[in-house]
Amino acid sequence: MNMLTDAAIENAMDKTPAHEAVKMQGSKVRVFYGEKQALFDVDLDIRENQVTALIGPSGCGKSTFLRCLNRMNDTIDICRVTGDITLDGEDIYDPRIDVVELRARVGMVFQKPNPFPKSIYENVAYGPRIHGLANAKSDMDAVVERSLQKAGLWSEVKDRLHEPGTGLSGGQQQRLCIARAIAVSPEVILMDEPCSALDPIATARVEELIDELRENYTIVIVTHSMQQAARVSQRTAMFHLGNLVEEGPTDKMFTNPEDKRTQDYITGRFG
Ligand SMILES: Nc1ncnc2c1ncn2[C@@H]1O[C@H](COP(=O)(O)OP(=O)(O)OP(=O)(O)O)[C@@H](O)[C@H]1O
Repeated sequence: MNMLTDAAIENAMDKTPAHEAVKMQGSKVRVFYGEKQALFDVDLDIRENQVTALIGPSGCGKSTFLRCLNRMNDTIDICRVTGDITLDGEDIYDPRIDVVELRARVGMVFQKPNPFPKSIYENVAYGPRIHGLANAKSDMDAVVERSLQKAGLWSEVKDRLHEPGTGLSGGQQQRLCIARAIAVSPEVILMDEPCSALDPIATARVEELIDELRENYTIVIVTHSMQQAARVSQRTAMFHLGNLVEEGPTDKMFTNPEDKRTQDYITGRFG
């Protein structure tokens, strides 16, 4: 069921880039929900302008780790994070960090498309407005157009910008959410199973988009689909029971993993 096609592996192998600057770094990251520990001393580098896929069986801590990267876990009362996480070398858990600003730099796209109950235009304009990034109407129009262009949605919505975002198809809504994330010029985009609610055609469109976006952004994606990890990512990190089992170039992880748990997972023996 999780077997990879040769084409998917070849595709991953073609895309391993030479440049390896570290954008975000997690060291000894532990996460607790009340008494229960969900992550154990995770050390993981997120490389700039690459797509890093987080994989592993359900409940292994992928989403928990993803949420650490923009402090979304702060919104969960019982959640406690220890260890260090940096963005461009700066500690994102430093009390002096403005979390709203951090989340503009490290944006997030969720599993289920969640446009605001507003127009397509307003969905994209909301972030730049609250961050004061575009004040004049013409500037805002330009930001909205550019963001929708980058999300590959402009041609489909340019004549209906003032219609509700919730009236779009699921795949279009997810690209609208990506446009909304892009509109505040993030450096990193976190995606938590962004295609799980989409049909295969909409999934393919979002996967193509992810590949285009990595030119300008660093992307971390949680996925249950091994094929998707192989198609879109350059690096893959395998989690199991709250531990990072191994991390490496996606082609190596799928053809020659070091850990038996990775081997078992990618060949569909568990998970
Ligand atoms: N808000 C929460 N409160 C309490 N426990 C939580 C919470 N969120 C996650 N957990 C627990 O932390 C562990 C890791 O969960 P997490 O959602 O990060 O795993 P995951 O690998 O993303 O799973 P899935 O693939 O099913 O989404 C699980 O045992 C889960 O039950």
